Amino acid sequence: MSHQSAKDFFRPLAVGAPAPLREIPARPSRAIHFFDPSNEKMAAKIPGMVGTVDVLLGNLEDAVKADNKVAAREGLVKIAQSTDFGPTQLWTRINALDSPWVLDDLTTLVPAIGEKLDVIMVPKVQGAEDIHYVDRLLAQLEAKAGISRPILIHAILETARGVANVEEICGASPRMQGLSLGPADLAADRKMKTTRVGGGHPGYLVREDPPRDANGDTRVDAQRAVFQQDLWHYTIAKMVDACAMHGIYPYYGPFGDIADVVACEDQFRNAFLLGCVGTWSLHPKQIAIANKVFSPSVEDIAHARRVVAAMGDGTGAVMIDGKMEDDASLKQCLVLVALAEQLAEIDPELKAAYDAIPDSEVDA
Ligand SMILES: CC(=O)SCCNC(=O)CCNC(=O)[C@H](O)C(C)(C)COP(=O)(O)OP(=O)(O)OC[C@H]1O[C@@H](n2cnc3c(N)ncnc32)[C@H](O)[C@@H]1OP(=O)(O)O
Ligand SMILES: CC(=O)C(=O)O
Ligand SMILES: [Mg+2]
Repeated sequence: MSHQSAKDFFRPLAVGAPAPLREIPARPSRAIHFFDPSNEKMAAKIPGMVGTVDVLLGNLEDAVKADNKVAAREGLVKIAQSTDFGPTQLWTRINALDSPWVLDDLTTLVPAIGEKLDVIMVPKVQGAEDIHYVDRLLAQLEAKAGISRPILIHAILETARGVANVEEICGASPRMQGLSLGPADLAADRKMKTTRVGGGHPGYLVREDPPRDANGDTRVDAQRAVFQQDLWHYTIAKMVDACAMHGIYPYYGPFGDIADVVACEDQFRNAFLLGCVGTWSLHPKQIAIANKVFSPSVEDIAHARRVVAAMGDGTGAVMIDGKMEDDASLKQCLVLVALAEQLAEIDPELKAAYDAIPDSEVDA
């Protein structure tokens, strides 16, 4: 075991490795934009995307052809070394821990671009033991390369065992930054009978009760409303609780139907409302959807500020527009206000929109 007692939890795991962080910074990460560094056309667009998206992620795992694994790794090193990422975070997704590529991924990336890499995403994490392995190896590599601050770890929740062990995964290391839902591998691992990458399914539904005819008999053949349900609700909610409990951040994941921008927005919004801080973008057109959905609306911020203003010292209860507000709803409003402030620091358009909320809407 890497961490045998509470007092050892924040100790560096190798002599000379940077001290682990006590708290994971809440950096904006509404969209984690995936690119294949071995795809020259795609890679050429990456420097120009700096500043337009919160996170750029060089993907080395699934969706990169086996023959291109080395080119992807080398391509990522080249892009990272030659690009100034400014406020945009640089992440990577390494290959799976049982793959023939992962050791070279880590031993190449950390010395070459470790100072620029913010987060390493680890796929197919099964339990704390996978995080402990990467944690120790990263500490050794950071110490050897003289990296000044710890590279964080993000785990993909995409195996049944991973979901069962989600709490121990979140708490396995002070490097743990967050989790993403991996609906495609998770569906396969659980033997769900779907063939989609994320999103809903028309067969997963609830149907309105049948009407009765004049004799009181049910008419099962009548037209009835059906409501499509969310296949991912349980897993996302479980992931959000585990992340919140450990002070790390939950993310939706991929939405594979690139053309269906409407359902994509719905799915992202469900995740936002449930507590996720961001999602993945697989195609440039998903970035704007993620940025919109994972930024609180002007209306929500106007309302939240009204509640904050009306609640004064935060105790007691008040009525606003016929609704009761108290300490608990104030706390909900403060979550939104804090997020808006964070996003305003990096997004001038959003800042202007939040700043334009009239005081009368706040003080009314
Ligand atoms: C289950 C999982 O593991 S999900 C994570 C793994 N999957 C991925 O990372 C997929 C990443 N995305 C992609 O590979 C691609 O977007 C695909 C294959 C889905 C679609 O690619 P294309 O067929 O080229 O899409 P399309 O023709 O609409 O692309 C339009 C433009 O955007 C570019 N583009 C497409 N995707 C990206 C991207 N992720 N990043 C940057 N540029 C991109 C294309 O190169 C193209 O450029 P052009 O206009 O100069 O020709
Ligand atoms: C996200 C991912 O890797 C999956 O859905 O399998
Ligand atoms: Mg996967």
